[in-house]
Amino acid sequence: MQDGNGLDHLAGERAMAQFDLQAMKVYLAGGQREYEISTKMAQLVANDPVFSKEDRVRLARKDLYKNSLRKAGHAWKTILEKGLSEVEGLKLRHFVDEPTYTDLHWGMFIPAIKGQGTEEQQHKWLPLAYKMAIIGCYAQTELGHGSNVQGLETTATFDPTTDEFIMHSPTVTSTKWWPGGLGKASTHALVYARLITDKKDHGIHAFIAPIRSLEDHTPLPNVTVGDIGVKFGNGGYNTMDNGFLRFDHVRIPRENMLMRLATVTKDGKYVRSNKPRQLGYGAMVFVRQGIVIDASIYLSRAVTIAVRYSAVRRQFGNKDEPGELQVIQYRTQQSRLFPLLATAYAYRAVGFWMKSLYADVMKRLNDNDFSTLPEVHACTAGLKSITTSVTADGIEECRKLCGGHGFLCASGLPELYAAYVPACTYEGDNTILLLQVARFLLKTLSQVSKVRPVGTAAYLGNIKQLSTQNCKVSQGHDWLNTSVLLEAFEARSARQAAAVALRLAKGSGSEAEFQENTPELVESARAHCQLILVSKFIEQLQTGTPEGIRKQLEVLCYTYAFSQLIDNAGDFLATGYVTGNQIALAKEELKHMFDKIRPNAVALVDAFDHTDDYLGSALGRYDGDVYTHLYKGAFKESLNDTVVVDGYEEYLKPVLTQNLWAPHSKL
Ligand SMILES: CCCCCCCCCCCCCCCCCCCC(=O)SCCNC(=O)CCNC(=O)[C@H](O)C(C)(C)COP(=O)(O)OP(=O)(O)OC[C@H]1O[C@@H](n2cnc3c(N)ncnc32)[C@H](O)[C@@H]1OP(=O)(O)O
Ligand SMILES: Cc1cc2nc3c(=O)[nH]c(=O)nc-3n(C[C@H](O)[C@H](O)[C@H](O)COP(=O)(O)OP(=O)(O)OC[C@H]3O[C@@H](n4cnc5c(N)ncnc54)[C@H](O)[C@@H]3O)c2cc1C
Repeated sequence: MQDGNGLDHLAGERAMAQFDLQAMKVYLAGGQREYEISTKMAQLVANDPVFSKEDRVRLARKDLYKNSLRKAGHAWKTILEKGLSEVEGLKLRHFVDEPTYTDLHWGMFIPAIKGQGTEEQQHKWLPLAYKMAIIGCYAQTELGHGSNVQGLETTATFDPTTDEFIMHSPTVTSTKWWPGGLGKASTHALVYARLITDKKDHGIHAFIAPIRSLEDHTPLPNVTVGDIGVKFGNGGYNTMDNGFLRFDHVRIPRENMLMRLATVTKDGKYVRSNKPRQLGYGAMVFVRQGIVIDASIYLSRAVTIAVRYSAVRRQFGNKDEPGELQVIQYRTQQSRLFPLLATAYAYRAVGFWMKSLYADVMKRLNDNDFSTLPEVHACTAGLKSITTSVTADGIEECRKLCGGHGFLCASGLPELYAAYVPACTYEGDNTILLLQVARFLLKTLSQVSKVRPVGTAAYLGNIKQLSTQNCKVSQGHDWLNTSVLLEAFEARSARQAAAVALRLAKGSGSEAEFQENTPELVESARAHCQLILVSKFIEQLQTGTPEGIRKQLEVLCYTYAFSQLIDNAGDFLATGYVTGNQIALAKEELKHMFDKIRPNAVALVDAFDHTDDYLGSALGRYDGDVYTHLYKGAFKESLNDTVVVDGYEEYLKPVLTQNLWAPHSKL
């Protein structure tokens, strides 16, 4: 992967690496097989001109969307023609690298049918969905309500005389608003609506509603549907047709209500199953767990660009060394960049763990064991929240780390940010999700004397010890002990949770008091999630990491933990567990970690194995030939299509030649 001159501007950096790069690539891919599939799919996409990302930020919305339809169709054709497996298909979609309607079809419509449909319903709908003879979306959010799912207004009223539901949008605020794929592509929507039988409101249930003709794709009678409009940034999420939808007394068969959790009989009787109704939120849990790995991928892209560019870019110098210094040599650059590099590694490790957590809960649910559901919900909600917030901010930080050139679309960073930042909102607003974690912590603490907490909340079982013993670090290297670090994160989280729980327990238990304490509740939820992230990174590291990469991973793990400790020093200090001096010692240790990362930095981002095609960045090119490609890139700008700009005759020439304003000018 070298430039036209055959030069690798980063060769010197790569020569410094002190770990087994290939082993790291395999580790980050999740195994040898995954690595091979990933490499194959990356090449397949990069070599296919239909998947080109060139010019995406310059296209008008209509062209952008049409091109995205073309790519999605071509991806599906490729999958079928080449007989790709599910894992290969998912990887192919990953490298095509743009949000599109198929994400919601495969990522939410199908999982929701699997989770909430009876066997009979699965037999009816899944074969159609698997061969994409129908295209589905997930229509939950409305104009008036998103977070508050119980507040949705769309109604599904049962009519026993015809054995049908009447789907209706009674108010403007009941209009479905935001569902991806709904705007222009979907033929069916999984609609969340209030179920009404015999004038009784049974709350929110899921229904499959046909919305477009399978003959000519026109909206069905009394269905009003379309795209909600242009979104933030160029390219970005604008390849997706987020849509609106209204029903005017649209009739659908009774069997179109997903009936695994509750049934409506032919004569209109409502029967609940004995399964928890939260299973109705299963598709959200599924997507949230996948978002953690995604966060690692997005952050690692931004970090790859910023690290490579920081190694190429030179500014100033000092009298001890000839020439200018690479900006990656500056401590301030390192202290902003290396923690993000470590975070991308941390999220990868935690993402692998999340997959196993999700697999475990699915197995239990199949055996009617619902005991771990609250913990899994808290974990997926909390980690989705933290990782997306940090990643979105991290991409923006990487843009700033690239100085002026980071602001150009040619850096790849503006579009990356625009595509990623809605992850802080979709699949649950990040504050709302942290409040869910806080509620879980309060409940766990309230029962701690009777029920021993398990899993990620197990440490709360040691609340007494964690509340009384303080940190014993007296020298910098005392911090280089994972048990010491873990205990610090546990004590801080336990103390923060206990403090707010105690305050609430002393009060009247009113909702107003709960609201008053929500900032502290959110902070305690964040502390709990940071503990999970640190502890799972350590755990992953200690379970079978190959020798050739273990040292580097340890350095990254300490870097991650120390930077979390320092960034949240206020919280750690306020709990009284650590002293200011202990924080200062951790700061020194962090600098030592930066020294260890520095010679490996470029190789550590190479290990993510992002191809130039996937990165789409002149600054993050593998060969580091930044300036040639920034310069060449300027000639692709449409303003440069003509040497003399369109508009010269009408608007520039009069200014230059007629001196229109000069007589009145005071200058
Ligand atoms: C070419 C082909 C190639 C193939 C391509 C394949 C591509 C596949 C890629 C897949 C990627 C998918 C990408 C998708 C992109 C995402 C798009 C975005 C989609 C959306 O945004 S969908 C809409 C999401 N909406 C939300 O998240 C709303 C947020 N609100 C909520 O989650 C809940 O309403 C809330 C806030 C939790 C409700 O709180 P509350 O009022 O308390 O609610 P309840 O009374 O209903 O619940 C009380 C009780 O239940 C517990 N609870 C809540 N949620 C859950 C849950 N999810 N699981 C388990 N338990 C839950 C809650 O804690 C309470 O418990 P108690 O013990 O306290 O009673
Ligand atoms: C790109 C994108 C794609 C999407 N795709 C889909 C989709 O496919 N299907 C679908 O159904 N939906 C989709 N959505 C909708 C998305 O799920 C919701 O926007 C999201 O759940 C947030 O809900 P909201 O918009 O109602 O925010 P709100 O709840 O109105 O939030 C506004 C502000 O109020 C705060 N807030 C609200 N309630 C509280 C409270 N109780 N306590 C403290 N603070 C509070 C929030 O933190 C936030 O700061 C998508 C959204 C986006 C941006």
